[in-house]
Amino acid sequence: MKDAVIVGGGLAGLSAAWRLRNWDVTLLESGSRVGGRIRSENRGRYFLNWGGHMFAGGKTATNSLITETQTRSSEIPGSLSAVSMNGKLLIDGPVQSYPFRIPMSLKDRASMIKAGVKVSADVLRYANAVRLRPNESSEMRQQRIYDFENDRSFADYIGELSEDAEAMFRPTITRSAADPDELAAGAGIGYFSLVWNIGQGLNRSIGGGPSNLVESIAAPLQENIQLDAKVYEIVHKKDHVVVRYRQDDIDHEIEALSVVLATPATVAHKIAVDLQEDKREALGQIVYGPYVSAAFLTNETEPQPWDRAYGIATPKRSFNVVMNQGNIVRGTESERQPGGSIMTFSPASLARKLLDQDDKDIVDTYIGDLDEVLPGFAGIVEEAQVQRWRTGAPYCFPGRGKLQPTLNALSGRVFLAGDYMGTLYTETAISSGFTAAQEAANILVTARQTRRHHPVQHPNENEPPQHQAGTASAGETTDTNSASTTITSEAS
Ligand SMILES: Cc1cc2nc3c(=O)[nH]c(=O)nc-3n(C[C@H](O)[C@H](O)[C@H](O)COP(=O)(O)OP(=O)(O)OC[C@H]3O[C@@H](n4cnc5c(N)ncnc54)[C@H](O)[C@@H]3O)c2cc1C
Repeated sequence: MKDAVIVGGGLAGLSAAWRLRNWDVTLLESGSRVGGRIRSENRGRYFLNWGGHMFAGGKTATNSLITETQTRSSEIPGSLSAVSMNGKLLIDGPVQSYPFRIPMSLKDRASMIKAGVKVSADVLRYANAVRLRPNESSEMRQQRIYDFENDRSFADYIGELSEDAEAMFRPTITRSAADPDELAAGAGIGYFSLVWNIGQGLNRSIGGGPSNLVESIAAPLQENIQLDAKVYEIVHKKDHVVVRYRQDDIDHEIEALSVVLATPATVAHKIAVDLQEDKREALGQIVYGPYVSAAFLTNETEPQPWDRAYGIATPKRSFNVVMNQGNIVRGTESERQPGGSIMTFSPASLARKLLDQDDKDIVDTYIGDLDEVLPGFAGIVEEAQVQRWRTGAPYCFPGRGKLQPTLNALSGRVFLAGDYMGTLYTETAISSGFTAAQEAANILVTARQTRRHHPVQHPNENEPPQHQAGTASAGETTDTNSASTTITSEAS
């Protein structure tokens, strides 16, 4: 009998495995690598990147994980709010000045300013509503974030926009993986809050590429990780859980005292067959939008006009943002070295147009657009690779807030983790992994204490222990969401 089985080897599952590393755990990952939607690869002094790349700093679970695993990280260098539109590349200056500096008609400018004023006022309201209040748990705050303007779509909220105004707003909204008519108004406003208050949200990068974080977590857990192990059923028994999976065309079964279920919600809904019914139903209602991304290794020998930018919004293109991954490497150099690395990112309807095309067609389309955004780009491409993410990110749709209490409620021995549990992507994945690990550890400590106090079989020993989030045992903190949560190291 294992202490815990962790299903899914993305950031959420790995974070749980990390915090449970002193127990007898096995992590089952269906893919041939860990990391899930984190994926980067080294190319000499650069790295190519296809997945998550901006991480939370400050007092966050991400920062705790980075520190505990001794992963190199730094603030992202360069402008995060550059834009290329109607033939103009703007790298610096306040975003509020963009409508005046991008060539467009008076009608478009007026529409953009009117909408900008409306959103600015609501960004302030949002910032006020979501501020952490004294003595409140992170769950309560998360609920308020979901509930903010959660009864209509962003398209309904913003109303009719001129063509250029709509094009300018789109890259910020669709980062969510949803189009403006799919995303809740409050979530859209939250994105503007994130983009306009640069520095408060996801503003850190991982040295050598995001996969370095994943590898730092996985390296000491190597013996506990099984790849190509696809879980198809998780069933509660009286005093344990059975996890069934398929590996090398053979069916396997593991029994465990607890399970951290860290797959996307769409998978969790299918495999956790006897999860409490309302919880399973809530999982089934989580919606993901797609992303297509591509990574380009370049071989320029001279400085480029985009060197100072990290993120360039690109309205009216086949991607909605260009990420200058080379900039992270460049942040540490005193003299411009040859080469570079660029990532393109197409979410929501942009991704839906590309998902079923051949890689070559996607690369050709991207390079055509990149050459217009970053003049001369087509001549410096050395390598290009595409990645499709059909479940790119879970987004906050109108009504999403109502699911949250059900998802958070504890039941049985299976604990959910994943970015769909909140609104901060990698930070949510990591913090939900930590929380699930704490909940699993509560069960394990209780089971151990029961065994110590009742060495002879007790008639009720097979009953699942009663537990609650935050029920701490000796050596554990009580705040299961705290970034600094510690779990008693009771190795078997
Ligand atoms: C292109 C792109 C850009 C992004 N940019 C950012 C960013 O800049 N900042 C940010 O914070 N976030 C970003 N994100 C989102 C971020 O990557 C995710 O929120 C985060 O990595 C999700 O982690 P997770 O562990 O919840 O899920 P996942 O990474 O999806 O992990 C789930 C794992 O479960 C495995 N699995 C699935 N089914 C089974 C099964 N049946 N049995 C066993 N294993 C299974 C999967 O293979 C996967 O490894 C981006 C995502 C993408 C795709």
